Amino acid sequence: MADTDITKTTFETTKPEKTHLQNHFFSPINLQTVPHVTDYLPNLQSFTNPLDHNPFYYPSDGFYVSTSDVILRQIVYDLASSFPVSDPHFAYHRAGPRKEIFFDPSHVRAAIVTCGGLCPGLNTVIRELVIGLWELYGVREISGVTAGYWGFYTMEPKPLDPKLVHDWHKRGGTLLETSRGGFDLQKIVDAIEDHGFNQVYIIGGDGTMRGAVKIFDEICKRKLNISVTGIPKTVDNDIGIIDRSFGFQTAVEVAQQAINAGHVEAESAVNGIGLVKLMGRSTGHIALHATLSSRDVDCCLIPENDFYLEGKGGLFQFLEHRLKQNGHAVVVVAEGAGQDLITRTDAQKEEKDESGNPVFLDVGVWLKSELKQWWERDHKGELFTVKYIDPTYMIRAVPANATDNSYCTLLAHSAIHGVMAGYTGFFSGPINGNYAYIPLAEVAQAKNVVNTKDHKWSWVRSVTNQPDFVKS
Ligand SMILES: Nc1ncnc2c1ncn2[C@@H]1O[C@H](COP(=O)(O)OP(=O)(O)O)[C@@H](O)[C@H]1O
Ligand SMILES: O=P(O)(O)OC[C@H]1O[C@](O)(COP(=O)(O)O)[C@@H](O)[C@@H]1O
Ligand SMILES: [Mg+2]
Repeated sequence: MADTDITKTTFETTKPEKTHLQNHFFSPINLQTVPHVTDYLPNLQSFTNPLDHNPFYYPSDGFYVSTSDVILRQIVYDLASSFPVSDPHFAYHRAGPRKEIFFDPSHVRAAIVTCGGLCPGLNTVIRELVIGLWELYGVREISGVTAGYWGFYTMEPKPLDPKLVHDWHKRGGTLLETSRGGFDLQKIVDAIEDHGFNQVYIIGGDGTMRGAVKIFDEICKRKLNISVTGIPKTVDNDIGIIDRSFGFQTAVEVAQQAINAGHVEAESAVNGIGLVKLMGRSTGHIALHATLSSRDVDCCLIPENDFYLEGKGGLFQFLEHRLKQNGHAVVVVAEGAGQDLITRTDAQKEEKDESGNPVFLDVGVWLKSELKQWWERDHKGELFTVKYIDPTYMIRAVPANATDNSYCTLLAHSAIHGVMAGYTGFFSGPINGNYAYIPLAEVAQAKNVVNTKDHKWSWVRSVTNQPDFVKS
């Protein structure tokens, strides 16, 4: 029996008396239900979890997670407020092993695929999926799909086993290869059927998850006994709901080296500017966190906060002041920042990559040229240097650091436990530090952008003292 009785959308917590301040806590909880293969195949047989007999994971009390075990999304409340706070009471099923599973391990044929751009930790997730399926559940048929969605219908899958993947966590990139574009729904689902895959682990970012929702919908439509799960990958940290995506911290760490180099170059010149461009197509999380960790940055430019160059409160005025004060300055710019300021043709404005993502002009090259023109115009004859550092791919093409490596393991194990329990169309990720199962459809819509009204952005501004770029 699937444990669907508890997964109804709302349930009331009971408490006889409510004080004014307690009102929020005893109103309905919106439990975000996770689809289950028995939703459309009600007669599926269930099995006892083989972890019952695992010598290393002997299930103690509380080892198995039940469906009433949930994680709240909103954990910060104003007890003095009588108004509902935004996003109140959303709850998600906690990730972890279930007592009852819906796949016989000896009949599992698992497929793993990586899609979109690189991210530190991709190989760790693949490795831990293979080893977790093999060691925890005794699955023996595990395949790697080559080069993203396109590979489903063009390439023969590669058999994977623990011996093959044992040192993959030490390597950057994805040994399965990846790609953008190539999403052909019917061909992908046909290929999944033809290969006999009944568990599909899709590692990717926001674009990949939108594709995964369509694959899941098509599998439901065809009533196939196949579970589909998504594992969040994006170096930009632009996926919503979860605390952060794997590889992000590693990327921020590597970005420090570029900022240090920019700082050294700037300090060693008269009126020196170190300009560092960091990844972040439509979100500035990497630039923001790299700025906060470095403390050598004088100005951080992100897509969420428009800026301007000339006049009062503009970048040039600010840098002029900093150069006078310190003799040098460091500017960090996210690749998606300032795109509206760069002159480009209509054709350039429309340009998209194979996945439909906008293609940007190089904000670093543009800014370097603007800075030089400004200095030449306003300070002719005075020494001035801009050293532009573009570590773009260097920050994502590295192996994961220790924190990201263990995060990848927990993500992989969460995904495996959920899939073995028969959940499908879901995504695993940490919410407030606890791993949860989130419906794929919900996560595919949720975007994580930098909130320039919150404390973190104020912190950046207090560290750098940069202008707010609001024209008065
Ligand atoms: N709306 C969509 N529907 C179906 N597939 C999509 C969609 N958006 C992107 N994809 C596919 O997902 C894969 C990865 O998307 P991409 O945007 O490149 O990277 P990411 O998943 O890291 O954001 C590509 O193969 C792309 O074709
Ligand atoms: O690999 P490409 O196509 O050059 O992509 C570069 C883009 O990939 C990213 O690193 C990550 O993007 P995704 O997470 O969407 O794959 C962006 O920061 C950057 O704009
Ligand atoms: Mg993306």
